[in-house]
Amino acid sequence: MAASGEPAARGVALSKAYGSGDTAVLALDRVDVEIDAGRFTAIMGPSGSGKSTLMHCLAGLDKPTAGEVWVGDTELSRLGDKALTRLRRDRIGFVFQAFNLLPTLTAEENITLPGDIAGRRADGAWLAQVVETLNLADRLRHRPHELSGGQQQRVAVARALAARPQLIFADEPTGNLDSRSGAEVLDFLRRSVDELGQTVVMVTHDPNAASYADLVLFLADGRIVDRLERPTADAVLERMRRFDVRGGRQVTLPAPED
Ligand SMILES: Nc1ncnc2c1ncn2[C@@H]1O[C@H](COP(=O)(O)OP(=O)(O)OP(=O)(O)O)[C@@H](O)[C@H]1O
Repeated sequence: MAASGEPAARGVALSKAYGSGDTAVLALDRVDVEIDAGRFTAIMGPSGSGKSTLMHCLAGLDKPTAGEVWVGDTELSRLGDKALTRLRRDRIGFVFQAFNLLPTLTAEENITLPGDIAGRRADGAWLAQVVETLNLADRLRHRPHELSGGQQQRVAVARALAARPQLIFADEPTGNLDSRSGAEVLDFLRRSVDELGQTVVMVTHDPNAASYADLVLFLADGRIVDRLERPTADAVLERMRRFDVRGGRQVTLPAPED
């Protein structure tokens, strides 16, 4: 885990261009960002603002066109493919909108599968703590189809936590869930930060989901245009109203009078 004070991840002057010439899209435009260790950071912004691109670059799933990505004290562009794969496997956990569980395996087998594939010895005490925190103890022998959507996503969160990664990236983790199950998963992500000391970065469209975070970063047109500490859903909504995107151009609206 990163030493206190050192960011868990960092982007320095990150740019990402797709295509070239007239059709080129600048998905990220010289973004500087620090992800604090032991905190829950949400990334919000209009569709196409660069949220997924930023997350994928920070997680080493995509390469920036310019700039640097640091995970702890490792700069990713200096790593070869093998080392990058190993870093993703050992130091980063992922939770996606689709739970991506294997249907023929039990919840427990799904949770331990990445470690088994990597030939890693499971840390039994840690796993027990993760399972307890996520309230999955009585569901471990169930297969995914015997679990609710919220329970399946909690299994996916447990799988991401199992290797005790330095960072967890969650891309719209509640996108497929009803509001009650969504709240449950967000509550557990929050607890993984508070009780297990994890670092979580979550992309979301939902102001209520963002309110579980310690910090919200707002993206528009490939730039970080605002940040909000200790967000409430209302405050997030109010900030989002200020950023409206028309025809790819960001229009900053005046704050509402009230
Ligand atoms: N593989 C790609 N090839 C070309 N353009 C891309 C590619 N991936 C993303 N883009 C473009 O980059 C910009 C940022 O996309 P990105 O997916 O990061 O936005 P987002 O904020 O995550 O959007 P959403 O909320 O809709 O998922 C968009 O204009 C998108 O069309």
